[in-house]
Amino acid sequence: MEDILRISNISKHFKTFSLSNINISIKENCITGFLGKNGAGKTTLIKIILGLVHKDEGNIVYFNNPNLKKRDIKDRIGVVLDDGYFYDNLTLNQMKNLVSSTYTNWNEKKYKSYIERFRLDEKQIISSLSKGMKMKYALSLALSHNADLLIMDEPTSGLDPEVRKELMNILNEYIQEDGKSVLFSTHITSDLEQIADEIIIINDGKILEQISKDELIEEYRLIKSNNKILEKLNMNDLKLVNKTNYGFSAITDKYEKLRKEFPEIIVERASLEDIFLARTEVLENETNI
Ligand SMILES: Nc1ncnc2c1ncn2[C@@H]1O[C@H](COP(=O)(O)OP(=O)(O)OP(=O)(O)O)[C@@H](O)[C@H]1O
Repeated sequence: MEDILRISNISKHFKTFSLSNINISIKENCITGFLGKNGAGKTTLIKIILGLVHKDEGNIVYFNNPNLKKRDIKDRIGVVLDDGYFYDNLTLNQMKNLVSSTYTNWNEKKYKSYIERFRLDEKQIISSLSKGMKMKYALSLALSHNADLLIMDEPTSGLDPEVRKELMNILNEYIQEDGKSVLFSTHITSDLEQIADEIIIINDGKILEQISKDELIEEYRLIKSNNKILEKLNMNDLKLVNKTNYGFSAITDKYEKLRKEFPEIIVERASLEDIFLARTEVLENETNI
């Protein structure tokens, strides 16, 4: 599988926040989930990829071609940003005319099919769109110029489950076509759990890991048992311990060892959310030392 984007040693320093030495890659025909808490640096890195924020150091190779011109890069990336980049007082049609003129391969037929599918009214003023409609409109534009990489920054935040499901279906359709990839930033893990092939976790401006989703899910388990068992366990083996009067639950990557030592422990699949929290909890504990 080819890298559609290769990011090497990227750093960016703001007064109170730094992105440090970022090394990641986005693979072809892959949905990559970019996961991080509020303020972790997701939007900053996405804006660096899009050339909207200047990096201090590092290098990005787009579409496996270090000599690609800015114009070609722009043509091949579809963008859905959460803060929007639309003129609020224009109609959908007027804004589309502005956007479409900036792309070489604008596909009006495709755009119309998305507008129809999303039941959007082209005469409507952008400022009167709901959050979900705005995302659908942004997606219609992003998918109508033959882009090979779709970059979405927090596309699902504030959307109801039905719209989120619709988005997941569209991303699944998009990725079926050869050579297409998606980078999808969010702190809503349930969306990624369904759809992502690869997960990148960012924490406090540093990449914690890039790993296949299935591998990450396989690494951890949720364990449950009574508090007498908990007393016998090594707390270093456990993350996100939740103790009540009746028993405890915890996340662990030592589940095989624990299962052998304490066969009465219940071992279940861990959710991506718990794993994400456990992974970032480890880091916070380490930085507190
Ligand atoms: N232009 C800027 N000048 C100074 N600091 C900035 C600037 N842009 C972003 N930051 C800081 O960088 C940090 C990371 O912000 P960023 O928006 O990248 O995080 P995020 O992971 O996208 O968060 P969220 O999930 O809340 O959107 C924040 O502390 C933010 O205040």
